[in-house]
Amino acid sequence: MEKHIVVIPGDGIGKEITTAAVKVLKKIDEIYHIGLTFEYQYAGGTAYDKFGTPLPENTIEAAKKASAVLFGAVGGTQWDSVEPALRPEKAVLGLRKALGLYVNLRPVKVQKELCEYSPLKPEIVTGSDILIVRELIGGIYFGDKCESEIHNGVERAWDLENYSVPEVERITRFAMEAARKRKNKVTSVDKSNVLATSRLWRRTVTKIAAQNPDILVDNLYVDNCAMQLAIRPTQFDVIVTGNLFGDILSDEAAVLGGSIGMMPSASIGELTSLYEPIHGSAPDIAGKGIANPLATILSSAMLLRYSLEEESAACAVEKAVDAALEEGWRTPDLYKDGFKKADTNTMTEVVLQYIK
Ligand SMILES: NC(=O)c1ccc[n+]([C@@H]2O[C@H](COP(=O)([O-])OP(=O)(O)OC[C@H]3O[C@@H](n4cnc5c(N)ncnc54)[C@H](O)[C@@H]3O)[C@@H](O)[C@H]2O)c1
Ligand SMILES: CC(C)[C@H](C(=O)O)[C@@H](O)C(=O)O
Ligand SMILES: [Mg+2]
Repeated sequence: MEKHIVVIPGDGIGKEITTAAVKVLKKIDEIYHIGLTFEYQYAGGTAYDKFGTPLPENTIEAAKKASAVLFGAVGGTQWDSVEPALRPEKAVLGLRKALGLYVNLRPVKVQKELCEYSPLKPEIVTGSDILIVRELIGGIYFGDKCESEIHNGVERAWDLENYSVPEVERITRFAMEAARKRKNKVTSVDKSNVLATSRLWRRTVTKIAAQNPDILVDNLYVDNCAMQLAIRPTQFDVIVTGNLFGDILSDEAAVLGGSIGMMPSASIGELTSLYEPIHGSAPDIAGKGIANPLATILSSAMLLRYSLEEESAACAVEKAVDAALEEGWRTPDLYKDGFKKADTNTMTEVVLQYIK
């Protein structure tokens, strides 16, 4: 049966990194005969320049029909002055909402070869293996907002956060199931000492925890969690949190392994799912051919695992990435003396060679 992948390169390094991941998927298809087909769609600033909108209807329709979506990244300084509703980032948010991608899985596993690149000492970071389960279509990202109004004679702006019990219940249940396949521990992260939404979050998590007595559940305030990630990352198994906290904590956790260019993600929905690196369009290195493609290649492994249920193929991609690192290949974000320097293309070719 045909498995149709909609590829959305986006902006900046998006084209370079999705090209790399598609090469990997094509090689996998030659070996595993999955029957992959590919279709390209526009989103982000590139779509805005071409069609006047960052998220064309065609892109949404194609994504809805796809077996899975592979997404690069969007955004760039050239679109900073575009009106907020048409900013490139609206494409990511719009797609997440349109596809109902309520769970964002951001695994942080520090490869042993990369421990020495971590900003943390090897003895602190070694053994870190965290799954961040981020709620993706609620919270302050999607609440009412006001870009500008005059209040008591001064200009102000506001964003409202709201979470409903069913929204928290479904993400918490997902986190429990994920923990059951790992080390049976869930840390829920909130700011319930200050925020009403966080108090509802914590009450709801506590209720779901009582229904899952085999899972050890604890709670942390987000400020403490940010600190704990830096001082004892190995204490975490699954972290479940809201949209904004998950965004921030996942960038922090990503550098445990030395570079944000290594961290994949899966955004899971009921219709289809979307796979993208957690980093952005990296305008500072776009077009230079030096972006680390591994986060996107590892996102394609998650696509094989979660959307296509091709576990062996997913493992083959992950093993090939490990092998490339073990052999000493490094893109500039991770390069040090004594290693083999690879640009985006070279790193991709090396990974392709190791796919079995
Ligand atoms: N999902 C997305 O599309 C997404 C995610 C995050 C940020 N953004 C957007 O991307 C643009 C740039 O944002 P930013 O600079 O804050 O974050 P960024 O993640 O794009 O870049 C942060 C730093 O990490 C480096 N980096 C990122 N990915 C890399 C890779 N694969 N290889 C090597 N180095 C890499 C960049 O060069 C930069 O120095 C903004 O417009 C932002 O809104 C988009
Ligand atoms: C680009 C932006 C809308 C997005 C987010 O904030 O969710 C990004 O930072 C991410 O982490 O995927
Ligand atoms: Mg982010």
